[in-house]
Amino acid sequence: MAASIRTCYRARSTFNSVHLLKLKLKNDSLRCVPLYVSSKRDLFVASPAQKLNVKNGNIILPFTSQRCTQRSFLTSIRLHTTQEGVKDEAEDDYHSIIKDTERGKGPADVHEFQAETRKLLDIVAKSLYSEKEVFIRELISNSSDAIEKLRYYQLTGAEVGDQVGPLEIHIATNDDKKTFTIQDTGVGLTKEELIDNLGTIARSGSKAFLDQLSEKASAGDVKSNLIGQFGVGFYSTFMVGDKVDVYTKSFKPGSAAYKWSSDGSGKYEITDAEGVDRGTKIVIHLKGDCYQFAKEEVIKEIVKKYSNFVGVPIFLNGKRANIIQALWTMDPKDVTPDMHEEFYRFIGNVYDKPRYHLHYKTDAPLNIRALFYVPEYKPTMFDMSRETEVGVSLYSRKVLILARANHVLPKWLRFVKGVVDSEDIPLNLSRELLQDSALIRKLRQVLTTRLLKFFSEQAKKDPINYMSFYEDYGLFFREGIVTTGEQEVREDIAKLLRFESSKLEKGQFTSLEEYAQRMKAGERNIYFLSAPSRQLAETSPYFEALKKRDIEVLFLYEPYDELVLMNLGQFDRKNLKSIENELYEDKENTDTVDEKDEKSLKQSEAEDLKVWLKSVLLNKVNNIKITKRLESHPCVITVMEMGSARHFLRTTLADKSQDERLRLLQPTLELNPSHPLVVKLFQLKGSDPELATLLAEQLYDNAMINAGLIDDPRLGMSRLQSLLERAFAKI
Ligand SMILES: Nc1ncnc2c1ncn2[C@@H]1O[C@H](COP(=O)(O)OP(=O)(O)OP(=O)(O)O)[C@@H](O)[C@H]1O
Repeated sequence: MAASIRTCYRARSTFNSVHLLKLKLKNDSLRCVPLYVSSKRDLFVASPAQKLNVKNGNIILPFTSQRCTQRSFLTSIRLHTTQEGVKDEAEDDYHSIIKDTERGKGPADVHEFQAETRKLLDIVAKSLYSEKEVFIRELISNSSDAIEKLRYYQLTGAEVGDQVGPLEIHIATNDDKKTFTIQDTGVGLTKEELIDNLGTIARSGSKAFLDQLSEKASAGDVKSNLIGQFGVGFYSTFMVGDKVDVYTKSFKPGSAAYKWSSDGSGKYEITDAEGVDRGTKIVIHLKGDCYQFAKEEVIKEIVKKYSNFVGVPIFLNGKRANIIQALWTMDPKDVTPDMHEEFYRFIGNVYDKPRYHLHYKTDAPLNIRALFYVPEYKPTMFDMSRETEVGVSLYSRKVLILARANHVLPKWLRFVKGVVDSEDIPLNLSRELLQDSALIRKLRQVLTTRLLKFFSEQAKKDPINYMSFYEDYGLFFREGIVTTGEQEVREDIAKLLRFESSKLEKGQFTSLEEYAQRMKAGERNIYFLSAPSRQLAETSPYFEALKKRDIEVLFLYEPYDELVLMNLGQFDRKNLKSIENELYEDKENTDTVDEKDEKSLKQSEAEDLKVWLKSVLLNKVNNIKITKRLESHPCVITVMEMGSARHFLRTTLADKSQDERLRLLQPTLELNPSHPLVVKLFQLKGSDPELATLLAEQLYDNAMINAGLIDDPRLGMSRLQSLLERAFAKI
């Protein structure tokens, strides 16, 4: 869709250098908002059409650029629809360079294909490969290369012979003659180049194909698959054609034109030609079972599939066929938010907006042009699944190599959508090679590092926005940490994690890096505590036990966070340590009472109580100790590697009996000898052993619940009831 401009003139000037331009449109097809306006030299000089006043086929445009008053500027104004960057040709505007003027003349020069090429052609021609359409991708890619080369020569000041038309690729289908034609205005070929390039195999893909063939059994299906994997370039035309004519004229000044022709058997012929423009035209006379490639609708879909982002305009039967610009190759400052939005929707096949975009261009260590988006929407269960493919497509020189290229980013970054284009990637890289290629590994490493840096920058730039992203997508970071091998990368991902902390207000979040910066000199551990909520974390006996030491503790409210930090082990050469483990390993815990504390049991009483408790709790505890670290809590359970133990209980030990679980856990019960309940317990064990037993068991259960080692407290309900009954009976 496009709108044409009939006239364009300056409506009036206003204050503040705002100029109003009035565009009179040729048709009233302007309902296709949003629109962009551009001039030949400056792309996108005005904002989307929502702000434009469209009335009776006129648009009034506000411009702040002084240049817009110049006449040359006015005549160069163009309208674009947002998604497409389409010029202002009306839909029925026909533009084609394909004519029927080319003819061979004079005697034919017959050549034999090189032996290897013959072998290749023989296989290709007989191939049953089902996705024959790849020949279109190969031809478009060749044409696009030829045009890119010419553009390069023009830019570097080389002498270019015939200056024909714009740099374009044209495709024509002829359903009557059953032909497929592709023509470009690129560098073309000299006679020597025709012989060298179309008679022998220079192409890496074709070579690899042949190498693989000699290694593998020559079963038909193996061949077919290999064609798909490697792509056989120009020769793929013989999968669909029983005769191929190439008309070509090199860009080199004074070059003659030639016709190259072959039926794909052992020979090809070259004749002089006339009526040929600079560039190359290839006419494929289709085989009987490939007539579908003479149909416009079929080709349109294929071009869309493989070449929508080819930087060169592609026309199919006179109509523009690749409508999306290769945004990633543009200068980032020329790409407006609306263009990003449209592009994101197109590639992501979604309808929301991107919340972040990263436009990344580099030439070292690899050539990369990448455009990444993070969706605005919350990930669904489907997105979370590791079965979901990565949302990034891989291009080489704007030609699609693989949509949803799984190895270009690590699996955990599958929520990122976008495009990666690298000239260093050979066009024919197969899926299998993609997996093991050192090049792809390098690409993945560079891109991962860049994305991590980008997320870190976003966190600093706009923490509120980042937190909302983190809440939606943070789970992927945790997955990244546990599924990544290199500790350095794991720590880079960990920089993106956020937690509440004992040193910060509720609702304030901190990173591991910030925690490390606040650490006192000599301190080697970053402490954390897993608890369902802040309140439970702050009132936890473990937190209380370490409170006196005034250490900062990160609060982890999601059970998997604890596993992630345990798995990470270290951050910035500091140990990540659960405070439960710290407590378990605490050497200062001497198993003695504070003799000066009048409220406390005496050492001998405490020892007495320990013996009695052991007889009551039997193998529910492995050890009973006295602790001076608790204040408000009567007791606490410590277990070696509490976090792992909890996880173990929920998974491997889930169906084991309680006895078996406890035997494996080997819990230690630490008693607070100053706590009124513990003092009371000591007294009761003599005066009312039955009530004392109930109390002891309840205290034990409470400690286990606090430790997260008993998930369902309802199991202890009936005991709690009898305990209350007995306690109240005493009143
Ligand atoms: N449209 C074209 N214009 C100019 N030269 C072409 C064109 N098509 C093919 N050629 C020449 O023919 C050669 C062989 O093409 P083919 O598709 O078999 O392999 P290739 O494109 O070189 O392979 P690769 O993509 O792996 O580099 C090209 O390298 C190029 O020199």
